[in-house]
Amino acid sequence: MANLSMLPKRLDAALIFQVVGILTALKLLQIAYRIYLHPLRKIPGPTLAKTSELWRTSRYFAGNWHEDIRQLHRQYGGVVRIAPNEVSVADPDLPNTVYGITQGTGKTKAYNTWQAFGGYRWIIALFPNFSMFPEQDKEVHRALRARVSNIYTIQSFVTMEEKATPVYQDVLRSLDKLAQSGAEIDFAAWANLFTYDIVTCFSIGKDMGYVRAGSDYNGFIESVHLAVYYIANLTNVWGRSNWYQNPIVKYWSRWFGSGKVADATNCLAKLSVVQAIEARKQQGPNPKGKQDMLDALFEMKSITGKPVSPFEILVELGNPLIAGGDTTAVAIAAILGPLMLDRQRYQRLQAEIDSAIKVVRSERGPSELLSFDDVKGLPYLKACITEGMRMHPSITFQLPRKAPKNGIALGGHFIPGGTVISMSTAAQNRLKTIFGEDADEWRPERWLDSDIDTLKRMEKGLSTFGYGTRACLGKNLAILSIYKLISNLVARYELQLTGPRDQPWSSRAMWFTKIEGMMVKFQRRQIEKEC
Ligand code: HEM
Repeated sequence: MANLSMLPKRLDAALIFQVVGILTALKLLQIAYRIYLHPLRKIPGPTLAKTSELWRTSRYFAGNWHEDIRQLHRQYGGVVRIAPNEVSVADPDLPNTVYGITQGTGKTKAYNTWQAFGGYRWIIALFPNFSMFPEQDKEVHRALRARVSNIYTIQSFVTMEEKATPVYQDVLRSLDKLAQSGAEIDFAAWANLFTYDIVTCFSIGKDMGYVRAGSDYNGFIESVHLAVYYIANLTNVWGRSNWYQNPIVKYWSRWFGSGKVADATNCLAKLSVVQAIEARKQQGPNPKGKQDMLDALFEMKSITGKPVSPFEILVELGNPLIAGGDTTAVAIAAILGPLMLDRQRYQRLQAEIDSAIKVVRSERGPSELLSFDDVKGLPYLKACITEGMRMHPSITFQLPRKAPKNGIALGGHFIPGGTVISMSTAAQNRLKTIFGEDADEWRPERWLDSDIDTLKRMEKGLSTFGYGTRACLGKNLAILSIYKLISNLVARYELQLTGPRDQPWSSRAMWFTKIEGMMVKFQRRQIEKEC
């Protein structure tokens, strides 16, 4: 044991002052360098953002990034310095220049926050795993994406659609009850119950009964929200998600708190996903073919050439289960919200869906549920869906890429190689240079009445699902679920917002930008009762 008498009796105050003084001087020098000498010094942006990552991190934690980033671009223009080595860009050419296939830009280390153990190499070396979303090696990513791409096609999801029928039946039963009782619900929260039932159905073959229960009864959805909140907000902090995913925090959370944070670090356990994989392995190949993503994932090959392990399947299932639920729920609320505020457009959509119902009934007889195939070609439905997601895209935190070695010219600025370039879909989707002078207005007709060149520009510029090789892999599942739910709801019910009309709901950015407090009443439509 150390001899305590050997420790200094008192700390030398002068030495402490000297050390603190030197560290402060170095920090001030670094700040001065970042403001006056850094290669990005001429790029406009808030002064604090130029000095430290902490500025952006604090804005992320504050939960208003979707508004902050739009305001920053309004104030400073298309290229804004949001951190010492990062510029946010809102520019119609981004799909070619930064997110394009051939540009040599790639995802940055910031994505490691989504990796086990914050992606630190020495830890990953001990526990190797490949996860598509944060992967920065282009070849590895290409191989990871290629081996599952056949599972994510629209045809593949249409084949699995039947499996989700019980969820839609639960939806109609529970909303009919609400319509009868005249009770109001927080629709955005309800949409979350629906989408989590859908993603569990498509991925592991059974819904979790959230819609039936009318609540997040096992706390899984809350766990995902907590996990995403910490993981995404710690993106640019030294140590990344390890600040939250570590045994001390888990211990503290269980002993001194509700244990919710500890649960969130291991949220998939609440769905018994490991057990589902094990049970399916025991059953062997499904004689009916691939009925859900889990069936299909067993046919996947490991990129190392070894047989695919249950752990790899678990990682792959994390994509729909973590990336699919909230993003799709936010989209559903963002599409229906403005429609509920505009009776004329709501009725126009109803009329379009009613004519589809007539065709369906003449071909198939009375049928409770419209399928994706029944409604996928409806132009006004498509316009309302695209416009809702344009105005309020689900993911609004920055999507960072590393500038190519030789740098890149963007919006009149030269961005040196190695700089982090990022965009927020929240700012990009409101660009007047893409969507016209009324870009801040919700106007579904822009997708129907624009000339061909404008339409092409808007379709190319729309960033809701990201761009290029790293664009959303699950878009087809999201689209199928959204078309089907929106059309069936609008056909069957009059949805009415019951909150104050000037501020009917709020939103909170936590990577995906959650909509909150959208209070809605349901009323069965007469036309449906007659059929
Ligand atoms: C409306 C719903 C959705 C929206 C708006 C959305 C949006 C996005 C965006 C913007 C990206 C690009 C992120 C980046 O560049 O870092 C992305 C990637 C991704 N999304 Fe989605 N997403 C949605 C639903 C889904 C669903 C349902 C799934 C799974 C079934 C999914 C799985 C993924 C995956 C795996 C990636 C990473 C792709 C890669 O790196 O190659 N998403 N999503």
